[in-house]
Amino acid sequence: MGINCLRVVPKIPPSAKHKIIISHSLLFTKRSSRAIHAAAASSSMSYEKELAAAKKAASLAALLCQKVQKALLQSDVHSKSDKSPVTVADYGSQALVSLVLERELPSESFSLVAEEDSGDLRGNSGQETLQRIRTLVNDTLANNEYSSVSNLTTDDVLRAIDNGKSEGGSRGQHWVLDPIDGTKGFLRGDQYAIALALLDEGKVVLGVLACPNLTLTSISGENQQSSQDKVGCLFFATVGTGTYMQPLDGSSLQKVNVSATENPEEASLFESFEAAHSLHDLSSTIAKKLGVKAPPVRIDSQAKYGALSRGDGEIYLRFPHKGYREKIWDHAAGCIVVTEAGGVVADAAGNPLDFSKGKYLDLETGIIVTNQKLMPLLLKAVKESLEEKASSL
Ligand SMILES: Nc1ncnc2c1ncn2[C@@H]1O[C@H](COP(=O)(O)O)[C@@H](OP(=O)(O)O)[C@H]1O
Ligand SMILES: [Mg+2]
Ligand SMILES: [Mg+2]
Ligand SMILES: [Mg+2]
Repeated sequence: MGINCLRVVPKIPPSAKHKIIISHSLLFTKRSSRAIHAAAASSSMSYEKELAAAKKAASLAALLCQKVQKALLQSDVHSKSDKSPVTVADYGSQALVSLVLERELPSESFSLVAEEDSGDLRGNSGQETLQRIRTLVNDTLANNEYSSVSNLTTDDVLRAIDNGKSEGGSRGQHWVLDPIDGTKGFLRGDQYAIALALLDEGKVVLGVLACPNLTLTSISGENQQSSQDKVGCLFFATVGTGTYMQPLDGSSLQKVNVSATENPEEASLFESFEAAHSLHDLSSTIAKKLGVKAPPVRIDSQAKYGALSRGDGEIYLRFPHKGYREKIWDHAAGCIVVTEAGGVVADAAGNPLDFSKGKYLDLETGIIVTNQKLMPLLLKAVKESLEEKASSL
């Protein structure tokens, strides 16, 4: 499939970017959350207060990220030892989520498994960046209901970031955070997500995905994206209660479901924008076997899971290059958002993902996501494609 026939979710036009306003009311409104809270209360373990805290934390982090993305300067980009870009927003988002969760759930024993750590900020070369993160975090807190805790020192910020050092595992509760998933998309002005999940005894029981640049309307093929489209989606799910989406400004709430499409020819397929993150050729082979007609939609971050949960597309394929180990924070929130919306998330052998083994997902070859009807066909196409690939080596 030629590169020119790919559909790529467009950059957010400047006019739309400036319309990204999250009202104060989002973070603290009770109005629109009543329905989900009522639904959640009927399940055996409701996670009601954890969900409210997670939504506040992710929404506040989204505000911080939007501020940075608007003013993105080259000097905001740093290189971690693994050479992936990390920005003041990644650190700021992680510090904010950590602080809000601790404050909102004070009596709980607190464990957070998060992507970033403060190592690079502690030396002399990190001091300027650290000050910028501190200012960002304090400003974001001061402009919201946390003005009483908006005088954080750099040590407070470092401590909040390093709260994320937990290893997770199969016992007790652990929060799992990707403070900015899709950092490369974030730097390009494209899609990214703040992805927060809760593990309880090794299972994902709650997930929140804030997708500040995702349009509220579908990104599916029939819909022409325009600069007038409102952006900023918050997806959330708790186990047994379904998946909901609301605008990041909190103005409405809607239950979402994955697509009911049974015919693979009508399916739309999502994959990473970055070819380094997933084997596009392999996806293309699988799509051909299935008879998928539409070109793949390349989009950064767990926004793919969010878009799939509301039926914008039917299939998400992720086949990392050899040797790459998937981390739990790249999939935990997205996984429950899709499964509670009626979808299936599996490895290439059809096994469910196991989040109980610490920071890494031990899995077979890749991650595949679709609805229940299409999964058997998809698994068959994946198996055949992988066998062909192996025999051609
Ligand atoms: N070589 C690689 N193969 C697969 N995934 C990779 C990768 N290098 C980085 N990633 C992960 O891919 C994530 C982004 O996924 P996507 O391609 O769907 O946008 C990154 O999350 P971060 O941006 O949080 O670091 C990172 O964890
Ligand atoms: Mg990263
Ligand atoms: Mg990530
Ligand atoms: Mg990240």
